[in-house]
Amino acid sequence: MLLPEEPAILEVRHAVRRWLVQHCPGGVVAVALSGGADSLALTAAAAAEARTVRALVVDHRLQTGSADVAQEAAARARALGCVSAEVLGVDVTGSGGLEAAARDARYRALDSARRSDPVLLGHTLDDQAETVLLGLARGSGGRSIWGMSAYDSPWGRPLLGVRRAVTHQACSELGLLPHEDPHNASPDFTRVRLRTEVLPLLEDVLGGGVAGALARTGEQLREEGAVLDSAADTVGARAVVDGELDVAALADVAPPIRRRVLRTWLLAAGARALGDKQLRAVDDLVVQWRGQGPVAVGGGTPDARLVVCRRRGRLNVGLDDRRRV
Ligand SMILES: Nc1ncnc2c1ncn2[C@@H]1O[C@H](COP(=O)(O)OP(=O)(O)OP(=O)(O)O)[C@@H](O)[C@H]1O
Repeated sequence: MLLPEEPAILEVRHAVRRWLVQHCPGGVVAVALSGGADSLALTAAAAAEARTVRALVVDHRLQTGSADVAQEAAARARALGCVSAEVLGVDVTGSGGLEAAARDARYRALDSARRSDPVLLGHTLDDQAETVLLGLARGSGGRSIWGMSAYDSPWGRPLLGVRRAVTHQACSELGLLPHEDPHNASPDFTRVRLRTEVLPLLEDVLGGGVAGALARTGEQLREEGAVLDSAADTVGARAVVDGELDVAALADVAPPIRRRVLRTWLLAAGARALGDKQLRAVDDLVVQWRGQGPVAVGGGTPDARLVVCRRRGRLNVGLDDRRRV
Protein backbone atom coordinates (compact mmCIF):
# COMPACT_ATOMS: atom_id res chain seq x y z
CA MET A 1 0.00 0.00 0.00
CA LEU A 2 1.32 3.45 -0.92
CA LEU A 3 1.47 5.57 2.24
CA PRO A 4 0.79 9.31 2.31
CA GLU A 5 3.79 11.65 2.68
CA GLU A 6 2.54 13.09 5.97
CA PRO A 7 4.86 14.06 8.86
CA ALA A 8 3.88 11.52 11.51
CA ILE A 9 3.93 8.41 9.33
CA LEU A 10 7.19 9.64 7.79
CA GLU A 11 8.69 9.90 11.29
CA VAL A 12 7.56 6.35 12.11
CA ARG A 13 8.93 5.05 8.80
CA HIS A 14 12.23 6.78 9.40
CA ALA A 15 12.54 5.13 12.84
CA VAL A 16 11.77 1.69 11.38
CA ARG A 17 14.21 2.21 8.51
CA ARG A 18 17.01 3.14 10.94
CA TRP A 19 16.27 0.06 13.05
CA LEU A 20 16.34 -2.23 10.00
CA VAL A 21 19.65 -0.84 8.76
CA GLN A 22 21.20 -1.33 12.18
CA HIS A 23 19.72 -4.64 13.27
CA CYS A 24 18.17 -6.49 10.34
CA PRO A 25 19.64 -5.49 6.98
CA GLY A 26 18.01 -8.55 5.35
CA GLY A 27 14.67 -6.89 6.07
CA VAL A 28 12.68 -10.02 6.98
CA VAL A 29 10.71 -9.40 10.18
CA ALA A 30 7.57 -10.28 12.07
CA VAL A 31 5.54 -7.54 13.70
CA ALA A 32 3.50 -7.96 16.89
CA LEU A 33 0.20 -6.25 16.17
CA SER A 34 -2.36 -5.65 18.90
CA GLY A 35 -4.53 -3.40 16.74
CA GLY A 36 -3.68 -0.40 18.95
CA ALA A 37 -2.23 2.82 17.52
CA ASP A 38 1.44 2.08 18.28
CA SER A 39 1.62 -1.33 16.68
CA LEU A 40 -0.71 -0.33 13.83
CA ALA A 41 1.53 2.59 12.83
CA LEU A 42 4.53 0.28 13.26
CA THR A 43 2.97 -2.35 10.98
CA ALA A 44 2.21 0.22 8.29
CA ALA A 45 5.76 1.58 8.43
CA ALA A 46 7.35 -1.88 8.50
CA ALA A 47 5.30 -3.04 5.51
CA ALA A 48 6.56 0.00 3.61
CA GLU A 49 10.19 -0.26 4.71
CA ALA A 50 11.05 -3.95 5.19
CA ARG A 51 11.39 -6.60 2.50
CA THR A 52 8.99 -9.09 4.11
CA VAL A 53 6.69 -8.53 7.07
CA ARG A 54 4.54 -11.17 8.75
CA ALA A 55 2.02 -9.84 11.26
CA LEU A 56 1.32 -11.80 14.45
CA VAL A 57 -1.81 -10.93 16.41
CA VAL A 58 -2.35 -12.49 19.82
CA ASP A 59 -5.91 -13.10 20.97
CA HIS A 60 -5.76 -13.33 24.77
CA ARG A 61 -9.43 -14.42 24.82
CA LEU A 62 -10.06 -12.35 27.97
CA GLN A 63 -12.77 -10.06 26.63
CA THR A 64 -15.89 -10.81 24.64
CA GLY A 65 -15.34 -9.90 21.02
CA SER A 66 -11.56 -10.32 21.27
CA ALA A 67 -11.58 -12.77 18.32
CA ASP A 68 -13.21 -10.13 16.11
CA VAL A 69 -10.71 -7.48 17.21
CA ALA A 70 -7.84 -9.85 16.37
CA GLN A 71 -9.30 -10.79 12.98
CA GLU A 72 -9.84 -7.15 12.11
CA ALA A 73 -6.24 -6.31 13.04
CA ALA A 74 -5.01 -9.19 10.88
CA ALA A 75 -7.10 -8.00 7.92
CA ARG A 76 -5.62 -4.51 8.30
CA ALA A 77 -2.11 -5.92 8.31
CA ARG A 78 -2.76 -7.74 5.03
CA ALA A 79 -4.24 -4.57 3.52
CA LEU A 80 -1.14 -2.65 4.61
CA GLY A 81 1.07 -5.05 2.67
CA CYS A 82 2.12 -7.73 5.17
CA VAL A 83 2.72 -11.03 3.39
CA SER A 84 0.66 -12.83 6.02
CA ALA A 85 -1.19 -12.10 9.24
CA GLU A 86 -1.73 -14.85 11.77
CA VAL A 87 -4.04 -14.79 14.80
CA LEU A 88 -2.56 -16.69 17.74
CA GLY A 89 -5.13 -17.72 20.35
CA VAL A 90 -3.70 -18.12 23.87
CA ASP A 91 -5.00 -19.31 27.24
CA VAL A 92 -4.04 -16.89 29.96
CA THR A 93 -3.35 -18.87 33.12
CA GLY A 94 -0.75 -18.72 35.85
CA SER A 95 0.17 -16.70 38.88
CA GLY A 96 1.39 -13.13 39.43
CA GLY A 97 -1.73 -11.27 38.29
CA LEU A 98 -3.69 -11.11 35.06
CA GLU A 99 -1.49 -8.47 33.41
CA ALA A 100 1.70 -10.49 33.94
CA ALA A 101 0.06 -13.78 32.94
CA ALA A 102 -1.27 -12.22 29.71
CA ARG A 103 2.18 -10.81 28.93
CA ASP A 104 3.86 -14.20 29.49
CA ALA A 105 1.33 -15.98 27.29
CA ARG A 106 1.72 -13.30 24.60
CA TYR A 107 5.51 -13.44 24.47
CA ARG A 108 5.47 -17.25 24.42
CA ALA A 109 3.01 -17.31 21.51
CA LEU A 110 4.96 -14.67 19.57
CA ASP A 111 8.22 -16.51 20.16
CA SER A 112 6.90 -19.82 18.88
CA ALA A 113 5.27 -18.25 15.79
CA ARG A 114 8.18 -16.05 14.72
CA ARG A 115 10.25 -18.81 13.04
CA SER A 116 13.75 -17.32 13.00
CA ASP A 117 12.66 -13.71 12.42
CA PRO A 118 12.98 -10.81 14.84
CA VAL A 119 9.65 -9.58 16.23
CA LEU A 120 9.02 -5.84 16.16
CA LEU A 121 7.08 -4.40 19.11
CA GLY A 122 5.36 -1.01 19.21
CA HIS A 123 6.83 0.34 22.46
CA THR A 124 7.23 4.12 22.23
CA LEU A 125 9.24 6.76 24.06
CA ASP A 126 6.29 7.18 26.44
CA ASP A 127 6.33 3.44 27.28
CA GLN A 128 10.05 3.75 27.91
CA ALA A 129 9.53 6.69 30.28
CA GLU A 130 6.82 4.79 32.19
CA THR A 131 9.07 1.74 32.51
CA VAL A 132 11.96 3.80 33.92
CA LEU A 133 9.73 5.72 36.34
CA LEU A 134 8.07 2.53 37.57
CA GLY A 135 11.46 0.87 38.13
CA LEU A 136 12.75 3.93 39.97
CA ALA A 137 9.74 4.19 42.26
CA ARG A 138 9.71 0.47 43.06
CA GLY A 139 13.43 0.57 43.86
CA SER A 140 13.97 -2.97 42.68
CA GLY A 141 17.63 -2.47 41.82
CA GLY A 142 19.67 -0.65 39.21
CA ARG A 143 18.61 -2.90 36.38
CA SER A 144 14.94 -2.06 36.88
CA ILE A 145 15.58 1.50 35.70
CA TRP A 146 17.37 0.47 32.56
CA GLY A 147 15.15 1.35 29.69
CA MET A 148 13.92 -1.28 27.26
CA SER A 149 16.45 -2.20 24.64
CA ALA A 150 15.99 -1.33 20.95
CA TYR A 151 17.03 -4.89 20.15
CA ASP A 152 17.12 -7.70 22.63
CA SER A 153 16.95 -10.64 20.24
CA PRO A 154 14.38 -11.61 19.08
CA TRP A 155 12.51 -8.52 20.32
CA GLY A 156 12.95 -5.32 18.33
CA ARG A 157 11.66 -1.92 19.41
CA PRO A 158 12.13 0.57 16.59
CA LEU A 159 9.81 3.21 18.09
CA LEU A 160 11.57 3.92 21.40
CA GLY A 161 12.43 7.41 20.19
CA VAL A 162 8.92 8.16 18.87
CA ARG A 163 6.21 9.79 21.00
CA ARG A 164 2.89 8.00 21.41
CA ALA A 165 1.12 11.09 20.06
CA VAL A 166 3.02 10.58 16.80
CA THR A 167 1.80 7.00 16.33
CA HIS A 168 -1.78 8.19 16.93
CA GLN A 169 -1.28 11.00 14.43
CA ALA A 170 0.21 8.53 11.93
CA CYS A 171 -2.91 6.36 12.18
CA SER A 172 -5.14 9.30 11.44
CA GLU A 173 -2.95 10.28 8.49
CA LEU A 174 -3.47 6.71 7.21
CA GLY A 175 -7.23 6.92 7.83
CA LEU A 176 -7.05 4.05 10.35
CA LEU A 177 -9.06 4.03 13.55
CA PRO A 178 -6.98 2.03 16.06
CA HIS A 179 -8.53 -0.34 18.54
CA GLU A 180 -8.75 1.13 22.06
CA ASP A 181 -8.07 -1.60 24.61
CA PRO A 182 -10.43 -0.94 27.57
CA HIS A 183 -7.58 -2.02 29.90
CA ASN A 184 -5.61 1.00 28.71
CA ALA A 185 -8.14 3.27 30.39
CA SER A 186 -8.67 1.27 33.56
CA PRO A 187 -7.28 2.91 36.71
CA ASP A 188 -6.95 -0.61 38.18
CA PHE A 189 -3.65 -0.89 36.34
CA THR A 190 -0.63 0.87 37.82
CA ARG A 191 0.77 1.66 34.39
CA VAL A 192 -2.46 3.36 33.34
CA ARG A 193 -2.38 5.61 36.40
CA LEU A 194 1.26 6.48 35.73
CA ARG A 195 0.32 7.38 32.17
CA THR A 196 -2.82 9.35 32.91
CA GLU A 197 -2.12 10.86 36.35
CA VAL A 198 1.53 10.78 37.44
CA LEU A 199 3.41 11.68 34.26
CA PRO A 200 1.09 14.57 33.30
CA LEU A 201 1.51 15.95 36.84
CA LEU A 202 5.29 15.62 36.65
CA GLU A 203 5.31 17.29 33.23
CA ASP A 204 3.23 20.12 34.67
CA VAL A 205 5.27 20.61 37.85
CA LEU A 206 8.65 20.30 36.13
CA GLY A 207 7.71 22.32 33.07
CA GLY A 208 7.75 19.59 30.40
CA GLY A 209 10.39 17.33 28.91
CA VAL A 210 9.97 14.67 31.61
CA ALA A 211 9.16 11.71 29.33
CA GLY A 212 12.17 12.44 27.10
CA ALA A 213 14.46 12.90 30.11
CA LEU A 214 13.35 9.63 31.70
CA ALA A 215 13.78 7.73 28.44
CA ARG A 216 17.25 9.21 27.89
CA THR A 217 18.28 8.36 31.45
CA GLY A 218 17.16 4.76 31.04
CA GLU A 219 19.06 4.44 27.78
CA GLN A 220 22.27 5.87 29.30
CA LEU A 221 22.05 3.58 32.31
CA ARG A 222 21.53 0.58 30.04
CA GLU A 223 24.62 1.48 28.01
CA GLU A 224 26.75 2.03 31.09
CA GLY A 225 25.42 -1.14 32.70
CA ALA A 226 26.36 -3.16 29.63
CA VAL A 227 29.98 -2.00 29.99
CA LEU A 228 30.02 -3.07 33.66
CA ASP A 229 28.40 -6.41 32.77
CA SER A 230 31.07 -7.12 30.22
CA ALA A 231 33.86 -6.21 32.69
CA ALA A 232 32.20 -8.54 35.22
CA ASP A 233 32.12 -11.37 32.67
CA THR A 234 35.87 -11.03 32.22
CA VAL A 235 36.51 -11.05 35.99
CA GLY A 236 34.05 -13.92 36.49
CA ALA A 237 35.86 -16.05 33.90
CA ARG A 238 39.01 -15.80 36.04
CA ALA A 239 37.42 -15.96 39.48
CA VAL A 240 35.12 -18.98 39.13
CA VAL A 241 37.07 -22.20 39.68
CA ASP A 242 35.20 -25.52 39.74
CA GLY A 243 31.96 -23.69 40.53
CA GLU A 244 33.54 -21.86 43.49
CA LEU A 245 34.63 -18.23 43.66
CA ASP A 246 38.25 -17.43 44.33
CA VAL A 247 38.19 -14.55 46.83
CA ALA A 248 41.68 -13.32 45.92
CA ALA A 249 40.57 -12.77 42.31
CA LEU A 250 37.78 -10.47 43.53
CA ALA A 251 39.37 -8.50 46.35
CA ASP A 252 40.70 -5.58 44.29
CA VAL A 253 37.83 -5.43 41.83
CA ALA A 254 35.64 -2.27 41.90
CA PRO A 255 32.48 -2.89 43.99
CA PRO A 256 29.87 -2.57 41.19
CA ILE A 257 31.79 -5.08 39.07
CA ARG A 258 32.42 -7.39 42.02
CA ARG A 259 28.73 -7.43 42.96
CA ARG A 260 27.82 -8.25 39.36
CA VAL A 261 30.20 -11.22 39.42
CA LEU A 262 28.61 -12.40 42.67
CA ARG A 263 25.10 -11.90 41.33
CA THR A 264 25.72 -13.86 38.13
CA TRP A 265 27.41 -16.66 40.07
CA LEU A 266 24.57 -16.84 42.64
CA LEU A 267 21.81 -16.84 40.03
CA ALA A 268 23.59 -19.62 38.11
CA ALA A 269 23.74 -21.59 41.37
CA GLY A 270 19.97 -21.34 41.81
CA ALA A 271 19.58 -18.27 44.09
CA ARG A 272 16.07 -16.80 43.92
CA ALA A 273 14.70 -13.36 44.80
CA LEU A 274 18.22 -12.11 45.27
CA GLY A 275 17.95 -8.70 46.94
CA ASP A 276 20.50 -6.00 47.64
CA LYS A 277 20.73 -7.08 51.31
CA GLN A 278 21.76 -10.67 50.51
CA LEU A 279 24.15 -9.56 47.81
CA ARG A 280 25.91 -7.17 50.18
CA ALA A 281 26.12 -9.86 52.87
CA VAL A 282 27.81 -12.18 50.35
CA ASP A 283 30.07 -9.30 49.29
CA ASP A 284 31.09 -8.92 52.95
CA LEU A 285 32.33 -12.52 52.86
CA VAL A 286 34.80 -11.27 50.27
CA VAL A 287 35.86 -7.85 51.53
CA GLN A 288 34.79 -7.71 55.20
CA TRP A 289 35.82 -11.21 56.24
CA ARG A 290 35.71 -11.79 60.00
CA GLY A 291 34.72 -15.45 60.07
CA GLN A 292 30.97 -14.92 59.39
CA GLY A 293 28.66 -17.93 59.17
CA PRO A 294 26.68 -19.02 56.07
CA VAL A 295 24.65 -16.35 54.23
CA ALA A 296 21.20 -17.47 53.01
CA VAL A 297 20.55 -16.27 49.45
CA GLY A 298 16.95 -17.38 48.79
CA GLY A 299 16.21 -20.63 47.02
CA GLY A 300 16.93 -24.20 47.99
CA THR A 301 14.36 -26.81 49.00
CA PRO A 302 11.58 -26.87 51.64
CA ASP A 303 14.04 -28.57 54.01
CA ALA A 304 17.24 -26.81 53.18
CA ARG A 305 18.24 -23.22 52.51
CA LEU A 306 20.64 -22.24 49.80
CA VAL A 307 23.63 -20.64 51.54
CA VAL A 308 27.01 -19.21 50.69
CA CYS A 309 30.04 -20.04 52.85
CA ARG A 310 33.65 -18.96 52.72
CA ARG A 311 36.23 -21.71 53.19
CA ARG A 312 39.94 -21.70 52.45
CA GLY A 313 39.81 -18.52 50.39
CA ARG A 314 36.87 -19.63 48.28
CA LEU A 315 33.13 -18.98 48.32
CA ASN A 316 30.90 -21.95 47.69
CA VAL A 317 27.15 -22.20 47.47
CA GLY A 318 25.16 -25.20 48.64
CA LEU A 319 22.22 -26.47 50.67
CA ASP A 320 22.18 -25.98 54.40
CA ASP A 321 19.79 -28.43 56.13
CA ARG A 322 17.42 -26.27 58.24
CA ARG A 323 16.73 -29.10 60.65
CA ARG A 324 20.34 -28.95 61.66
CA VAL A 325 20.50 -25.15 61.94
N1 LIG B 1 -2.52 -8.78 21.56
C1 LIG B 1 -1.33 -8.50 21.02
N2 LIG B 1 -0.94 -9.15 19.89
C2 LIG B 1 0.26 -8.89 19.34
N3 LIG B 1 1.13 -7.99 19.83
C3 LIG B 1 0.79 -7.33 20.94
C4 LIG B 1 -0.44 -7.56 21.61
N4 LIG B 1 -0.50 -6.75 22.68
C5 LIG B 1 0.66 -6.06 22.70
N5 LIG B 1 1.44 -6.41 21.66
C6 LIG B 1 2.77 -5.87 21.29
O1 LIG B 1 3.42 -5.38 22.44
C7 LIG B 1 3.62 -3.98 22.33
C8 LIG B 1 3.48 -3.36 23.70
O2 LIG B 1 2.17 -3.51 24.12
P1 LIG B 1 1.67 -3.05 25.51
O3 LIG B 1 2.36 -1.77 25.88
O4 LIG B 1 0.20 -3.15 25.57
O5 LIG B 1 2.22 -4.23 26.32
P2 LIG B 1 2.93 -4.23 27.67
O6 LIG B 1 2.37 -5.41 28.37
O7 LIG B 1 2.90 -2.91 28.35
O8 LIG B 1 4.39 -4.45 27.11
P3 LIG B 1 5.39 -5.43 27.69
O9 LIG B 1 4.75 -6.73 27.35
O10 LIG B 1 6.71 -5.29 27.00
O11 LIG B 1 5.46 -5.05 29.12
C9 LIG B 1 2.58 -3.54 21.31
O12 LIG B 1 2.95 -2.33 20.69
C10 LIG B 1 2.59 -4.69 20.34
O13 LIG B 1 3.69 -4.63 19.47
